[in-house]
Parts: sequence; structure tokens; C-alpha cells
Amino acid sequence: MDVPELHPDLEPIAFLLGRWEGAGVGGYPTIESFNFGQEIVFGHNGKPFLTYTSRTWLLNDAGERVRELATETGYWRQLPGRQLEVCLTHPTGIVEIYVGEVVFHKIELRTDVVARTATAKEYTAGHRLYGLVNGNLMWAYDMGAVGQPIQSHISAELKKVADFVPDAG
Ligand code: HEM
Repeated sequence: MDVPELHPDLEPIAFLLGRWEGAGVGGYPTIESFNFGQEIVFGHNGKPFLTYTSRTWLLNDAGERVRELATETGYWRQLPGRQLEVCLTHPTGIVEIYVGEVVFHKIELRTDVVARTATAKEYTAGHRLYGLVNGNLMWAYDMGAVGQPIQSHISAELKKVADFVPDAG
């Protein structure tokens, strides 16, 4: 199959496309802080959304992968203009719908709806910032969970390692 043309509505978030690799730090009042490695893939198939997957690994002090941590997958739906809708699924029994906007190379998203399975941990709200800084993708994530007010859980910086990915497999 030919490489699909990018849907024109996706132009504002086209800078996300590709495979990104990097590392970050995580923490929360209820857990020990940790270092992690991350891979994010944004792809497209010609329709007005990006496919998205993120995988993470716990890193030891030497920067080696110890074990898998969080993964999430979903779709970033660009509306005409600056508005975005993002649907994400987590293997921890959580599904989130974010709404937000892109302004130049900065994206801000807030949860509109969160749903949890009966056995998922208590999680109520998420706030994400993504930005392109000197060609790197920086992102920061605040959450409200396990009785705590919304506050920082994750921040990371990733470098682009591949430009085009047909979809986020
Ligand atoms: C890069 C992304 C993320 C990484 C690397 C990460 C990593 C971790 C780690 C290592 C823990 C502590 C141990 C554990 O419970 O496994 C944790 C706890 C937790 N995370 Fe994340 N997480 C990420 C994203 C998220 C997201 C997107 C959510 C919500 C949708 C979330 C919700 C939680 C909750 C509810 C806890 C439990 C806190 C507690 O029980 O005290 N995390 N995370």
C-alpha cells in the first residue's frame, strides 16, 4: 500500500509524528520516585487522527532496563483548528478521554471523562503538557489518584529516532 498523505487537519500536530525514545522521572506522595525509559510512537493512516502508543521501563542507576512499567495506547483526534480530543486505554483498567488544544508546538490536555474497571486503582483526573523544545519532545503529567489532589506523577524528555511511522504498531 502507498504511504498515505497526512490528513490536512493534522498539520498542527504533525510535529508529533514518528518514533521517540528517551527517559524521565516519576513519583507521587504514595510511592517511591523512580527513573524510567520511554518509547512513544505516533503514526497515521491518512485519516484525521494520530495513532499513539507509549511503552515504559523501570531504569536502574546504570540506566539499564529492569522491567516493564506503564503502557498506554489510543488515538489523538485533531479537530479543524486547534482543538484536540484524545482517547487513551491503560492495561490497569483505566480509560481516559482528554480534551485540549495545540498552540504552535505546545499541547495541553485535561481529562474530560475517566472510566475505571471495578478493580482499577482510584484515579480521577489527568493533566498533560507536551512541547517540542530544541527538537525534543518534553512532556509532563499530573494526576489525581488514590485520594491525592492532582499533582505531578511523570515528566520525560524524548528524542526523535524515526520520522514516519505508517501507524503506531
Ligand atoms: C510514563 C507513564 C507512567 C509511568 C512510567 C508510571 C509508573 C508508575 C509506577 C512505577 C508506579 C508505582 C508502582 C506501581 O503501582 O506500579 C505508579 C503508580 C501509579 N500510577 Fe503510574 N505511571 C505512568 C502513568 C500513569 C498514568 C497515565 C496513570 C493514570 C491513568 C497512572 C496511574 C497510577 C496510579 C493510580 C498509581 C498508584 C499510586 C498508588 O497506589 O499509590 N500512571 N505509576
